[in-house]
Amino acid sequence: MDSIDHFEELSKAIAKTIEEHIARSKNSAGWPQELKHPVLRVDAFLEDQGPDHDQDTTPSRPLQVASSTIDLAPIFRARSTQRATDQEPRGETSARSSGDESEPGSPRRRGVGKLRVANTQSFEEDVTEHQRQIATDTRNFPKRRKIASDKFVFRPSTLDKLIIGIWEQLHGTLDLNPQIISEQYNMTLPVSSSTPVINEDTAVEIRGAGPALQTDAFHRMNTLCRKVTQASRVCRSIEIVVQAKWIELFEDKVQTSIAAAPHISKTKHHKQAFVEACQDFGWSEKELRNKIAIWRGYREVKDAAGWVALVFAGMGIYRFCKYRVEFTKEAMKRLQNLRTRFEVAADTLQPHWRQLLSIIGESSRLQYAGHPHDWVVSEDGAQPVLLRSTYLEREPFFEFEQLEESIIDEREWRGEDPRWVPQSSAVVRANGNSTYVCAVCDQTQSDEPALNSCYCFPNLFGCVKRRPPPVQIYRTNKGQNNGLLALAPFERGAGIGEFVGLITKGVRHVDVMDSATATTNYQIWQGRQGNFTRFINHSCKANAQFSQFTWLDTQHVVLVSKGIEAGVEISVDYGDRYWAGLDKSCLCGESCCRYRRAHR
Ligand SMILES: C[S@@+](CC[C@H](N)C(=O)[O-])C[C@H]1O[C@@H](n2cnc3c(N)ncnc32)[C@H](O)[C@@H]1O
Repeated sequence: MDSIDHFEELSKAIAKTIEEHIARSKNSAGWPQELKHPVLRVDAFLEDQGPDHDQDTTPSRPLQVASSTIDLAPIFRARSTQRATDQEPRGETSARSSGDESEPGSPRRRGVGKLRVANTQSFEEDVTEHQRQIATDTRNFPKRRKIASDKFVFRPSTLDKLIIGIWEQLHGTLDLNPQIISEQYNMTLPVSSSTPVINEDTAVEIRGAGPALQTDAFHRMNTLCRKVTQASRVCRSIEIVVQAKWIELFEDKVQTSIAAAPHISKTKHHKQAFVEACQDFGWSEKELRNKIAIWRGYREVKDAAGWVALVFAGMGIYRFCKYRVEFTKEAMKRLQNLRTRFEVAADTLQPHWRQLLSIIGESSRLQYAGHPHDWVVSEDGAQPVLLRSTYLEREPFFEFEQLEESIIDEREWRGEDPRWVPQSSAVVRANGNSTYVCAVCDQTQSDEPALNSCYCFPNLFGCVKRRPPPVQIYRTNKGQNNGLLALAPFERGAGIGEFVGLITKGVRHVDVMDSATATTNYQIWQGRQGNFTRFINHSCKANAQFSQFTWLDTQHVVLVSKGIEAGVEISVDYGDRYWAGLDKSCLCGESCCRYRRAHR
């Protein structure tokens, strides 16, 4: 408590003295005037210089004793107004001064964060210090909102629904490992084959029992329910696969008998095989005919999008095949183009899935190993390629390690995490009486499910096990090399993922994320390590943004959707600071593009 008070007192005293000094001093002419919101950051450290500071000894770790950010904007503004009044002939407005975005005579536009609309002047400025530095959006997160029903709303077709359903199953938590079925069998029958896991008597007993026993029963039931659900999903996948395979064998059989007896009509051969099947199934002809109509659909989907589509289609495929409204050439072409993309996701996220195919004698060998984002796919169905290979031409030694969480650059931060943002409640917490409070929703944050009440980004923070979101790295056709595709829709305000990489500082002239707490500037560099957020391109009409979010007193940068449809590229606005003075032209292709070279 004491040390925090001292820290704050000293910080305040230093800030006050410096502020007074700058206000008094007339000598700020050499300071850069192009800063949009100048602040002076002062950090004070206490350290041991040792008896002989010339000697090459390892210094002891410095202790930070004060930190303050002094807002220079009012002083700069006052001085530039003064200068403008001194220099401008009477009658001209100061709105023309450098850095002002408004047209002469128009009201001043108040920019917010990096999303300020730049005029060509500010784009041309050479601020090489900041080139290629992406910043977070300082505005609030995009808010979830309902779409007004009287307006035109995009309604997914049954094909869209089928495809989205497959992507969601692929990225979902259901494990399609056939072993689950045998595990389930062992689990329900160990005591005696007639004893159910929970019978009515036990349930009554448990209701009267203490909380510990009840919790145990609840936990067991959760596990049982999960396993049964998974087992039945596995069975459903096997069912569809087997039915599609049956159609293949049925048609083979008809062809073989036609070849053996060509003098008999094709219809007759067909009928013979059909009747034989009815006998084996024990079904009426009508029953089998109705079923075959749907099974044929499964087989056509399999021919286009592969077995993978059947395994992960879930319930949606039944509807798709029953009504057959979208069994068009275009639809089948679309499915064909998705085949290898589905396989990349399935092999990397659910590597057991091919074992299901052994039941119909298909190969169960995986084709795509590693992390789902180690692969770059194409929208035109071309063979996926390894991520590394897409950079070798420009960077022969390119390597990229997929990270779950950011790592701290020890050389720069010596064991500190610059993202630490102690709240005032941290003081009380030190006494063991307080909790972490979310700055956005004001609710308690905790990794313990029972204690957590903050659901700002429920898929990213808390007790959840993060899973790769439904996105793929793909080859763009606009000349930006790779980009990121949304496979399923992301509603406005949803967190897609965290921008993770190496937490460092001092990186210049390469793409890097600039971020800062109230006291410390830091950078997140994804040059060699990171996650899928590394592959997000800029668009002047972005459908996502990077925002800061604090979880358990540590700042994170989160990719937040502004409302993204399935199948579109995910983009963010890198901002003026990134593009200023950069010898590159924006290829976003939007009519509102602000950084196209032809504009200059
Ligand atoms: C963070 S990376 C994005 C992924 C990148 N396209 C790749 O293949 O690695 C940023 C780089 O992508 C390219 N880029 C992104 N958006 C762009 C745009 N709108 N126009 C031109 N190049 C862009 C630039 O080369 C930029 O340095």
